[in-house]
Amino acid sequence: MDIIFIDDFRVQTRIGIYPREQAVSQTVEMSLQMGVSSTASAGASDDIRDTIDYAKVVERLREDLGSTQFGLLEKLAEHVSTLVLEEFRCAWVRVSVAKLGMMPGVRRVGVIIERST
Ligand SMILES: Nc1nc2c(c(=O)[nH]1)N=C([C@H](O)[C@@H](O)CO)CN2
Repeated sequence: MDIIFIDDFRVQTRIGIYPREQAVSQTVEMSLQMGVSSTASAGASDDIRDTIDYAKVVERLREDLGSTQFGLLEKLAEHVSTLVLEEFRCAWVRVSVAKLGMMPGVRRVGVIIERST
């Protein structure tokens, strides 16, 4: 299996269990690893149509997460993994979502999940 990845993608979304978090968007840092059986065909053809266009994934997620609202990071990660598996041609995905600076002395908190078709 080969992997196409997006690291430390910062996106604005409404996420959190507290009313103050539900009122406004906050920055979430997201990393994705998308497993494909092989990138060899794109490596041979040099054609973007033969692979997952990571720019399209970022664009789609930015658009989607601009209008969603979830309580838990677990739910957000599940939503993202379902979208990626259904809309892009990958068989496996690892999604990491993190909030920044939520607590004194802690840089990032978050979840990492792996899902497959
Ligand atoms: N496992 C989780 N724990 C917590 C979450 C979460 O999404 N998953 N969220 C919160 C609050 O929204 C937090 O971000 C506010 O500091 C607390 N714990």
